[in-house]
Amino acid sequence: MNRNPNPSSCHEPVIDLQDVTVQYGGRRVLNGVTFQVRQRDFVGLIASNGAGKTTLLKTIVGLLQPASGSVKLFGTPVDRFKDWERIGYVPQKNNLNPLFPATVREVVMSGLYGRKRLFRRIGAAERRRAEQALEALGIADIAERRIGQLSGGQQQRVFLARAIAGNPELLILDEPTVGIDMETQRAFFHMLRHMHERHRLTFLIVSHDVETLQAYLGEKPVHTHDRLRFYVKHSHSLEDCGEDDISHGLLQEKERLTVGHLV
Ligand SMILES: Nc1ncnc2c1ncn2[C@@H]1O[C@H](COP(=O)(O)OP(=O)(O)OP(=O)(O)O)[C@@H](O)[C@H]1O
Repeated sequence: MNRNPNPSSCHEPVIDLQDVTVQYGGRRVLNGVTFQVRQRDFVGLIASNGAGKTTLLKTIVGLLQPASGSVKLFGTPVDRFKDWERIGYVPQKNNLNPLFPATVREVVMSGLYGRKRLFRRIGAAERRRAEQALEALGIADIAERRIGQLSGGQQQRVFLARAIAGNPELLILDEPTVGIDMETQRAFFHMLRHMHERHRLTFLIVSHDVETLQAYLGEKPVHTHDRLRFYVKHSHSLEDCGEDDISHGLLQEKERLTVGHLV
């Protein structure tokens, strides 16, 4: 799917994949993928096991190098891209050493430090966002516990909160709700929808939760490539680029995001 970017619009390409081929050793896993994610798209990527979803995400964030083709982030080739604070990436599994000493709050707060911001003081608004992220993911009450001692599902919530606290423009999530209970999954997806509809966030999500994704993104994929199916919803019509609804708190509807207790 190639769409014509209009530079003055709010629909510029955020991820631009052109003819991307990726292989492990000599084994080709992705074969000439061409796809664009534009600003304010919510893209759900669905495919069967082993189809290359995780491989695609890793290639997009520069962890894997394609054998051929080009990957651009916000218009810059990924190997030259430096604005990583614009992107939140939550990988499929965070294999955490149980002895990892940081607390939940510290991990979530670490999402506030982009590379460029490392030596800057964190402001009140940023702290508030981190606290909101803790609450939205239902982990405020375990904020002082060591993350290494939590269950897999609890840890996953912490990494999601961390990504959100960083206030990224693009969130890339690889099966974000695996291991998380149904109630929290629903609340989490509700939050993503809110962030998509009311803020400027762009999403690329890999999920096996076909039902939830299709309920929001529609029954039909807008693009297929081999076994990969891309479902897309755009939050604004082209005429609405002037509209900007980011003045209110990131997670203002958190009362609707109430999730069960964890401890
Ligand atoms: N590091 C690796 N070395 C070699 N082969 C790999 C590596 N990682 C993945 N693969 C292979 O590449 C293919 C695609 O794997 P990938 O993890 O991208 O699929 P996926 O669509 O994310 O699958 P799942 O739904 O099971 O998470 C699989 O056949 C897998 O065995």
